[in-house]
Amino acid sequence: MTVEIEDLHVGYAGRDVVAGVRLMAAAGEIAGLVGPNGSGKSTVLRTVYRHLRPTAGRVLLAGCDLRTLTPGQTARQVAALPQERGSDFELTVREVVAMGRTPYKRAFAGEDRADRESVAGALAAVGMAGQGARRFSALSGGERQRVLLARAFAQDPDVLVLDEPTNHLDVRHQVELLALLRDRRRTTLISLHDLNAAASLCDRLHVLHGGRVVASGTPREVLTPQLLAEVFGVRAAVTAHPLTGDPLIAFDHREPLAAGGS
Ligand SMILES: Nc1ncnc2c1ncn2[C@@H]1O[C@H](COP(=O)(O)OP(=O)(O)OP(=O)(O)O)[C@@H](O)[C@H]1O
Repeated sequence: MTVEIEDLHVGYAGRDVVAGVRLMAAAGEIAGLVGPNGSGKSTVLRTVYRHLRPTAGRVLLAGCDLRTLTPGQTARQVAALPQERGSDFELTVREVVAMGRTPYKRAFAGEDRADRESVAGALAAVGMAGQGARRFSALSGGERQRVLLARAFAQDPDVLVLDEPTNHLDVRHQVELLALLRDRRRTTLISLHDLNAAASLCDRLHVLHGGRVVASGTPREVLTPQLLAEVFGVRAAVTAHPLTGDPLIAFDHREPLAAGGS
């Protein structure tokens, strides 16, 4: 399912922080949103999972304006791993993941076999099989992140919207998560701070800066030393990863560039 974002304006308390964003994810494409803190990545993603309403512009799913879909229709098509966390704390891990099945249930209907298989499969996929009885509140940050990802998978969406899903994950679990997203390929919009992870995972990157898209293209096209200097204000060399051939950014961690410098 394609996702098209057309001339999006959206913000908070009457002030647009995203102005004129236009981007597209083709069916099955993994589209990465990268950019400095406050550049508008979460705000764009919140609009796609309908946490925020655009002040202008549109989000189209398979050509259909999101605003014409009911909440139930949206939930069967779009699953999100948001930055804001709900109040799921008294629930068990299994109950949290089972919430992903809600869009497929009639009111008060119990779980059927397909639901149970879907929940078990999603827990296994994130390495949390056998942990379903644990209380969500008793998990570490990384374990919670994986359970919430399992909930998104249990929702069996056409479109995945993931806001910084590698937050809190150790490097092994980061690698597993990226592999999982490649294996279970859906149309995916994902924000990532780790530009090397983004370069390895994403088919296309969209760079946000000040609420606008300032570059779009393949990771190789987009992640140039010049862009990293102009947008992120850091000095970096871009080489090829010796194991994978993906673009590999080596940052100069000793000092930032002077503001606006390159
Ligand atoms: N709930 C909110 N209320 C008011 N302003 C907000 C809210 N959330 C974000 N903003 C503002 O909107 C702008 C864009 O924020 P957003 O969270 O979309 O950026 P981001 O690129 O996801 O940042 P980060 O990398 O820090 O997560 C920022 O100036 C931020 O302060």
